[in-house]
Parts: sequence; C-alpha cells; structure tokens
Amino acid sequence: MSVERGDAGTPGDRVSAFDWDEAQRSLDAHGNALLPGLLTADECAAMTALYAHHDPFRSRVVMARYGFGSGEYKYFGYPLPDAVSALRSAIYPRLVAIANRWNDAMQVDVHYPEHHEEFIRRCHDAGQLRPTPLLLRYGEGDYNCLHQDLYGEHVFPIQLTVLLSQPGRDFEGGEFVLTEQRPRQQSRAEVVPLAQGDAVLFAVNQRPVAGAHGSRKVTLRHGVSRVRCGQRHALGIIFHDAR
Ligand SMILES: O=C(O)CCC(=O)C(=O)O
Ligand SMILES: [Fe+2]
Repeated sequence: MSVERGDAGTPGDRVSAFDWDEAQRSLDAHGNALLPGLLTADECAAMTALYAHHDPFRSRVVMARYGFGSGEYKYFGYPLPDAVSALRSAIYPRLVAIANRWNDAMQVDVHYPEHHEEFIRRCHDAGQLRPTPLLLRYGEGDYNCLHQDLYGEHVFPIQLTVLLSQPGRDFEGGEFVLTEQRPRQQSRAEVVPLAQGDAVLFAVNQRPVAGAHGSRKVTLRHGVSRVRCGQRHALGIIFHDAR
C-alpha cells in the first residue's frame, strides 16, 4: 500500500492514495483486503465518541436479544455524519468494477452503477430506505456471531469494517473473523489482524473462485471473536440500504 498509517489529509485523500489494484487482487484471492490506516487515531476517537449520543442514530440493537452474539450496535440515520457519508461515496466507485466482474463470473444479472447515489436510488425505489452504516460496541465477554449483512433484494457484494479501538491498549481478543464455505468442502476461517484505523473490505455474501472448470461460488460470513477484556468499537459501512 502506498499510504502510511495516519497520513494527513482527509479520509477521501487516503482513499485515493490506496493501491486499489492490489485491493482487487486480494479480494479476488482471499475474499478480503486490508486498507491500513483509513482513519487516524483522532478520527477513530471522534467516531467512537458518537456512540454515546442519541441524535445520529435511527436504532439500537442489543445483540443477545436476537441471538446475534453479545454486545450492541446502533444504525446511523439519514443524514449520515459527514465522515460516514464521505467514506461510503468515496469507496463505492473503487469497488464497482470488481463487483460487476464478480456478478458476471457468478452469472448474476445485476450491474452496479458508477456512483453510489445512483445505486442508493435503486435501493430506495425498491423500498430499501433505511441506512445501514453502523457503530458497534463490545465489552468484556462480547462477540459477534458469524453472519451476513443482507437487508433486501438489492445487495452490493462488498462491505467494509473499520476498527476504531486500539488492540492491546483498549481491548484484547475481539479478532475480526471471516469464514468461506466452499461447495462440498468444509469451511475455512481467516482472521484479519487489524490495527486502530485499519479497514477490512470483504465479500458480503458470495464471491467467485476460479477453478479448473470455470468459477465456483463460495459463501462468506463474518464475525468477531470474544473480547477478552476492555472495550472494542468498530464502524461498519454497508453500501445497500435496508428494508
Ligand atoms: O465489529 C466488527 O468488527 C464487525 C462488525 C460487523 O459485523 C459489520 O461491520 O458488519
Ligand atoms: Fe456485519
């Protein structure tokens, strides 16, 4: 990657400076890619501080109530905070080519428009009106069960999570975990080591894997292992809206 952690400039400048060809290669090869230092420590602290407020959010979910895990999260409401909205619209266009290529390979007859605004219009026209970006908060003993963030018919196939807390200082444990279920094979797990401010891009649902006889679909799930101590916050950015 061509960006040093905590580089100055705006998050948008940092998005432009990433090596997106490398991110595509990693997404193709592993179903995930790291964006190191997407947010600075100060930006992480400011985002984390929003959690205590009421106004930016449309709802709060206590995960244990639904069997989703332990811990809680809050969905942002519209209008999204500038920082969230800027990341959503700056990162989306970087992922459109790979999303379209994946759909072609999986023979899914859906193509994504160049700009996020246009894709959101498609979601809204189909009744998916509620924003999906979220802040998550885990304390000691909390975890997030393996899941997929599907919220309706319209799905953008890649999402990202930004780790807002600093491992080793703010919390221990709480690793970001992905599993891939390959047809007729057992699931494979991958732990993505994240430092504060790093983002991981990953497949929401399925992705193609090239094989000897064309491509196969594999199914991904993501979650978070048990937080051993301390507090862990994360920002999730999903590009489709929810029903
Ligand atoms: O807390 C995490 O790292 C995972 C959050 C998550 O499930 C998401 O961003 O969709
Ligand atoms: Fe999630």
